[in-house]
Amino acid sequence: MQTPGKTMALTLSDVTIRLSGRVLLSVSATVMPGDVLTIMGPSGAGKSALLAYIGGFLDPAFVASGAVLLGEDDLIGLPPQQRHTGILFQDPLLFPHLSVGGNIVFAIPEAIRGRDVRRRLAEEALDEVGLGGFFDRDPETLSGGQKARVALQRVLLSQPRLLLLDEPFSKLDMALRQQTRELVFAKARSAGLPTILVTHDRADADAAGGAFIHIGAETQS
Ligand SMILES: Nc1ncnc2c1ncn2[C@@H]1O[C@H](COP(=O)(O)OP(=O)(O)OP(=O)(O)O)[C@@H](O)[C@H]1O
Repeated sequence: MQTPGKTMALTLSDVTIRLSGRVLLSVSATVMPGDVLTIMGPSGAGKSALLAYIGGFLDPAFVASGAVLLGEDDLIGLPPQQRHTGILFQDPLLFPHLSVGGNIVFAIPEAIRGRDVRRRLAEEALDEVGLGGFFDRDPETLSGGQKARVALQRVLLSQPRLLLLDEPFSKLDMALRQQTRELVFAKARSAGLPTILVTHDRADADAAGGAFIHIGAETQS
């Protein structure tokens, strides 16, 4: 499965996030297509807020500035749905009122028409991650690792241009964690998606194999 269209680098240019007048973080970095930038830092350092700024869903309690360039386009100023950001959270957040397959079909862009075509794409995506035959299952009956794989395929089929990962492996046990992160990074690489990973686990950063930023919570303005 490939993301159509040209893949582009993601550049954070002087991205600064403040809360109650205090600078939480200030970051500049470039992530090449298919590379993973890992961000670590203490709890409360603003890591999730940074991803929310990039994705366009930052709580108004924060004040943020700086450019987020995909290629040469600044995403800031675009509404979230036009940023084409794929996001995976700690909790896979599958819709409980839809089947496993329905969760994936839901994310396929409307431009891809035809009920059968959409269903086939979802079935292929499930097959690809060892969940062939799971289309009609209730998401609540899946294990954590299975939910994580459904969430990943759902995000990839939404045709994102970048991936934001907010501790998506932290609830998985060690073996599943390794397996799932290898899958996510391999997918990001093959789709050429610039990816930002927020994690507390140095092993995640090592597995990601890309650049690494440690942000602190000490900076004052
Ligand atoms: N809606 C909000 N209004 C006010 N303060 C908030 C809001 N959301 C988060 N905060 C505060 O902003 C700071 C940064 O939060 P954020 O969730 O980005 O940190 P984090 O680095 O992702 O932490 P963790 O590693 O614990 O997930 C924290 O001090 C948090 O309490």
